[in-house]
Amino acid sequence: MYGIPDNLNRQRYRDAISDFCDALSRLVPLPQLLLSSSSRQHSTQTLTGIQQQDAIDNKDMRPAAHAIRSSASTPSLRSRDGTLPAHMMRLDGGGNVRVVVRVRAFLPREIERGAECLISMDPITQMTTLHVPNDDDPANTRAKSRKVIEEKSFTFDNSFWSHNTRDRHYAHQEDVYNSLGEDFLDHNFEGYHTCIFAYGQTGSGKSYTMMGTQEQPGLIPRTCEDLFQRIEAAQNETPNISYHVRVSYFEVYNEHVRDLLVPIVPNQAPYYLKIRESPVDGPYVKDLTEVPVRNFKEILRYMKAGDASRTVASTKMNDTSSRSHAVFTIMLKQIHHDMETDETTERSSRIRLVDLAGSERAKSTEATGARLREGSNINKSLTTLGRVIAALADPKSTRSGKRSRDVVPYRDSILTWLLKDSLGGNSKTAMIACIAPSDYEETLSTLRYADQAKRIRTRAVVNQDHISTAERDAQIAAMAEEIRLLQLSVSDSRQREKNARESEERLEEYQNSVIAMQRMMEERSLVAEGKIRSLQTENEALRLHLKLALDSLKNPIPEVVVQPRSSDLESLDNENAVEDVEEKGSAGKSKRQSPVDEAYYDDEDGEDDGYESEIYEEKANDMQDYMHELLKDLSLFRRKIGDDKVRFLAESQRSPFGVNVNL
Ligand SMILES: Nc1ncnc2c1ncn2[C@@H]1O[C@H](COP(=O)(O)OP(=O)(O)OP(=O)(O)O)[C@@H](O)[C@H]1O
Repeated sequence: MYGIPDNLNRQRYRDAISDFCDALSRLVPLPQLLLSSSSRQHSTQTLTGIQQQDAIDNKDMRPAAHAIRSSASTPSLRSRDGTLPAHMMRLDGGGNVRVVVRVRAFLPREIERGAECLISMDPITQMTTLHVPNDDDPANTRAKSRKVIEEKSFTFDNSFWSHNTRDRHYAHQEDVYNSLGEDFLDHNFEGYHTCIFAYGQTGSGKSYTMMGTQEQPGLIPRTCEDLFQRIEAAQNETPNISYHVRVSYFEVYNEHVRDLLVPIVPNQAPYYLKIRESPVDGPYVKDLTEVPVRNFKEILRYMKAGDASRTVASTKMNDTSSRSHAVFTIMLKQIHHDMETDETTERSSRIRLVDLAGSERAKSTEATGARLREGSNINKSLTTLGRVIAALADPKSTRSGKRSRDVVPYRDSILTWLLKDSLGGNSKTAMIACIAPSDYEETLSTLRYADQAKRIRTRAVVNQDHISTAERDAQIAAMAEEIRLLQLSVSDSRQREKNARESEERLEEYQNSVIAMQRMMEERSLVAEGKIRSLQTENEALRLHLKLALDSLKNPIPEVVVQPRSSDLESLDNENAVEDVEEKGSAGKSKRQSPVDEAYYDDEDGEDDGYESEIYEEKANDMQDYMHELLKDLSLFRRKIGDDKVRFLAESQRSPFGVNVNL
């Protein structure tokens, strides 16, 4: 219904296989046997001979050379046609946070100091191994002071090898998007909220993975592009579905929320936004700009504008270090209008793409003053994120009940409070753990974080509503009345200036209602647009049908008499020489007398011509009248919808959408 039947089928197919695997795992006494057998089977099916050799080589992980020869991440293994290895499918369908890890290339300063790569990745098991550093690298002296320093291995949903471009398994930006972003966009079209966040130490490649560069766009621009490509394709297929996209972009800097879509005014202190919590939608940023976007170009413009106003600074670890957590959110609404029942079905989903600031050690960054304060705030929120992840990964805290809710310290930092829903609620969530290739201590901490996040289960639901036109009208009317009453009480309480707090609360309630009503009216005009599109398509079809009908009535196509070719007659003559001599005369006669020919010749003679054409003329006129009536009805209906639209647009211009009402 929503223009992505392939994706829905793919999802259904995955779900079915996932169920099957679950059932199978219950039958198998040792579930590990099932997993290992499936991955074995997968490896033989998918890997080429060279890839298998790579995998075998990989067992011997410590060659003498600088960089460890590592098999690559394997985006190709996670095929796009839905044939996932069974163990991955279980994770995919089961609501666990999906966790992938990506290792970046050496930076010039790492090459200069002769750093060694401590990471290897196995393309079959998706295992990432962190090796013990040698004594030469000064960056790892802290690691050497640990009591226990040993090789550690972790298995993730994907291990993306982006260390050496020459490696055949190198994971490009496109591979990361194809393995993760594409699937998550499928979920959004199905009506699920999603969240992908990049975590890792400073300079490990989070911004590169999420935003990328002009030449190598990352997950955010690719998601935007794919989103609008899909919308365009679906709209061509089914005109009665309207798609509405809004976007917001904010950063959490020093425990304050700043709107990145509001331009910075020079010489003015930045304006920070407040956080509120609604019982239905959870925590949200009050007065955050949400702009409607109609195409990829527009969304890209907002993305770039927001990105340009992010707080970035140069540190010793990264020339362009993000000093804030950035949250880019896309709200997608799909409205399907059923012309027969006059009912609308709405699916709303939210895509959250989060580029976290990097964890950092003050000693490594050599930060002082403002940078040091930023660093400690970043670490504080990341530590809280760690505690939230630990609490959510703990099976005790996932049980429902008051105590369990208290256990998760969402409110201890702005970041975790805002991501509450994405981390432990209604969302399908993925974590991209970015790691540098040569830092034992920091990488181990990131991998442990990521390993813990694997155990978090979220409870995503499809956000879908059915509503009839009458219900929608009633809702708008009720809302208008509510707004009127609130308006009265706001001015009343203002006049009396009695209770400032109460007045503010009422004002906020009023603003929220106005915004909700604006959205509802905007959606109504979208439905009207969908109706117009459907009627236009129907109108065109009727026009064509009418034209064809009139053409065929006015110019009936005469039946063609197929005359045998002379060569055919000759061969027939030779074969049936004797009979032919006798029958030739009568054949000529019967040809002249066949019913088809009769009509043809009758026409030629002009007999009955006047009578036949009168009937055709009469039928054509009747049909034309009927069609004219239909077209008249249609244009009346169209005009009515057009009027409605003009009215709604006029209403909306009085208080434009996407701009928050500040009274
Ligand atoms: N996969 C990759 N391929 C090539 N270069 C990369 C890759 N990942 C990161 N880099 C480079 O590494 C440097 C640091 O990356 P980036 O700025 O993305 O790190 P970060 O984790 O966002 O850091 P911070 O937390 O300080 O903002 C950049 O110069 C970036 O271009």
